[in-house]
Amino acid sequence: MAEIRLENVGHSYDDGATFALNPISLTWKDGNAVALLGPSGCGKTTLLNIISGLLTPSVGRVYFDGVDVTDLDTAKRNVAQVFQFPVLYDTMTVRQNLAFPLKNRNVAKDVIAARVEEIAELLGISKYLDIRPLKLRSDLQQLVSLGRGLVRKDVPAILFDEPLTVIDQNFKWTLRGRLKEMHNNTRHTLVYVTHDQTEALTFADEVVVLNKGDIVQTGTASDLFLTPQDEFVGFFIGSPGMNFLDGKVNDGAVIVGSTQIGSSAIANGNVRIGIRPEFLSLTSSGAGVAVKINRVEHRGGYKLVHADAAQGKFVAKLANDSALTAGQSAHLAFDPQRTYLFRDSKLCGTVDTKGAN
Ligand SMILES: Nc1ncnc2c1ncn2[C@@H]1O[C@H](COP(=O)(O)OP(=O)(O)OP(=O)(O)O)[C@@H](O)[C@H]1O
Repeated sequence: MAEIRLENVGHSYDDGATFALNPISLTWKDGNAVALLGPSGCGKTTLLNIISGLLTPSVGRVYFDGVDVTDLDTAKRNVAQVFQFPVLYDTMTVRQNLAFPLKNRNVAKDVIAARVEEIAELLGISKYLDIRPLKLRSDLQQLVSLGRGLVRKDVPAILFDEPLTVIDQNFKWTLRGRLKEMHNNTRHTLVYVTHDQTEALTFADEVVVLNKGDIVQTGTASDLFLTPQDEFVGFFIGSPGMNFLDGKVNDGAVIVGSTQIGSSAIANGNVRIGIRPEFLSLTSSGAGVAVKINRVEHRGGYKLVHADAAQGKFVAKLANDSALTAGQSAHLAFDPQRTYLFRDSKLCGTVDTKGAN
C-alpha cells in the first residue's frame, strides 16, 4: 500500500479554457480510506482517473510513496479498480474471475484458492463460485467485480468509482460494514468516489468534499458535520442540510432580526448564520426569533418542522412529542455552541453565549 501525494494537479478537457479539476495539492496517508464526495460533475471521477493513470493531468505531478508516477499508465501503476458497473470475463466462472488478478501475477495456486474463498465469503458470494457471472443478477455480478478489486494484497491502492450503485439498498448497509471491516484488517489505501454522503461518511477515515472542480473541505465525518468551513459543505452534508439565516454582527453582538443570539469577536457587518436542523429549538411561547410554522413532516423517529423567519426559511429536526402544528407562530432559539457565522460562503466565526437573550 502507498501514500498518495498530488502536487498542484489539475485537469482541463478543453486545452485550458476551463478546468474540470482546479489545481490541488494533497497527501493521503498510507492505509487510509478516503472518500471523494460531491455532486454530479464536480470532478470526482476526473480526480480518481488521474490517480489510476487513466487520465494524465494537464498540470501537476502524482506520487506514490514519493515516486513520480504521473507518466505511468494504469497497468504500470499496479492499482486495483472497481467501476460503477461489472467488468467481468464471461468465459470464466466466478472463481476464475476472482483468481485472475492473482494468477496473472504468478501467485501460488494454494494461496490463490484460499484468498478467493476468503473474498467470496466476505462478499457473500461463496455459493456462486462455480457459475459463470452472466448467469447472475447484476448486483451479484457487481459483487464479483468488487471481489476482483479486493483480491490482491500487493497493490498500492484500490480505487472505487461509485461501486455500490447497482447494489440493493438493504445489502448496501451490510456490504459497507464488511468493506469497512476488511479495511480495518488489511489497511489498504482506498479511494472511493461517491455522491452519497452516507456512503462516504460511514466508510472513510477522511472525506474530501468537491464542488465545481475545487476541494472545499477535507475532514472526518464529524468535522464536516459539526464545523463546515464552507456553506456548500454545511448544506451538502446532513439530511436535511444546514440552515442559513441572514443576521449581522454589531459591536460584538450577533443579531437575528431584533434578537441577540450571542456574541462574536468578528468585525461588524452582515453574516449568514448557519445552524443544523438538529441544533435548533422551537417553542410556542417565550423569547427568540419570531417564526411561522409552514409544514410538519412526520419521519418515524422524529419530526421535520419547516418554518419561515423574516431572515430566511429553515427546517428544524424535533422530537416526536413536539406539539407544533402548521400555521402557528413560534419562537426560534439557537444552540450558540453549534451556531456558525459565514461571510462570502466561508466560515468566519463562532458564537459565544454571552449576551444571548
Ligand atoms: N472526457 C471528457 N471530456 C470533456 N469533459 C469531460 C469529460 N469527462 C468529464 N468531463 C467534464 O468534467 C467535469 C467533471 O466531470 P467528472 O466526471 O469528473 O465529475 P463527477 O463528479 O465524477 O460527476 P459524476 O458523478 O456525474 O460522474 C464535468 O463538467 C464533466 O462534464
